[in-house]
Amino acid sequence: MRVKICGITNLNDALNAVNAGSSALGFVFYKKSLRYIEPSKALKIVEKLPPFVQSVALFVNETTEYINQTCKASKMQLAQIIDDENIVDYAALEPKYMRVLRVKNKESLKDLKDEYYLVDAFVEEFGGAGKRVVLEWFKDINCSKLILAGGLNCENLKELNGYGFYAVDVSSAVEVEKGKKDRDKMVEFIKRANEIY
Ligand SMILES: O=C(O)c1ccccc1N[C@@H]1O[C@H](COP(=O)(O)O)[C@@H](O)[C@H]1O
Repeated sequence: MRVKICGITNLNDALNAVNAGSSALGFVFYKKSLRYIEPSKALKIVEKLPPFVQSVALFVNETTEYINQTCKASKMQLAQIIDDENIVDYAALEPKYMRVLRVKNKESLKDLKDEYYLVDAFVEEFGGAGKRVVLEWFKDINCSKLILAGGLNCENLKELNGYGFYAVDVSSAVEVEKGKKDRDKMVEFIKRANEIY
C-alpha cells in the first residue's frame, strides 16, 4: 500500500519518512495550519530528497494562479486541492493535481468522477484533525483511485482490508506534536500499511 505522510515541516522528518518507506510527502501551504510551511522552506527540503519520492503541495481555497506559481517555485510534483469555494480553473492548472473530497455522508461519494481523489472526513476547521470517514460508505464503490485520509493509525489500518484503496494518507497519528513527526510511528504505520490486502 502506498503511503503519503502529510505535514512535513523539516528535512529530518522528510528523510525519516522516506527511509520508513513513504511514497509521497505532503507540504501544507495553508497558513492557518500549525503544519504550515513557507514554500521557500519546502523547496530546500524537496531539493534534498532522493529519487522516487513525490512532493505534494496542499492548498485550501487558493486561486489557480497562486497554485501554479507556488508549485513551480517550490518544485512540487502534485497539488492536493481543497476547493470548497469552487475557484480553481482545473484546465489552467499547470501541476498534476488531486482533488480532495471531504466526505460528510454516503451521498458525498456521488460527487466522485473517474479520477484520483484524496478522500478525507469533513471537519468545519480544515484538516489533519484525526477524524475518520465511515468505511461502510465505501463498500459498494470502486476505491482503486482513492487515497484515504482521516484519522488513520497503526491500529485501525487493518480495517481497510478488502476495500482496494490506492493509497493512504496520514498526519496526526505519526506526530509527536502538530508539525513534528515521530520516526518510530512512521516506521510502524508504513509496516502496517504494507500488510493491508
Ligand atoms: O494537516 C493539516 O494541517 C491540514 C490543513 C488543512 C487541510 C488539510 C490538512 N491535512 C490533511 O488532513 C489529512 C488527514 O489528517 P489526519 O491523519 O486525520 O491527521 C492529512 O493527511 C492531510 O492531507
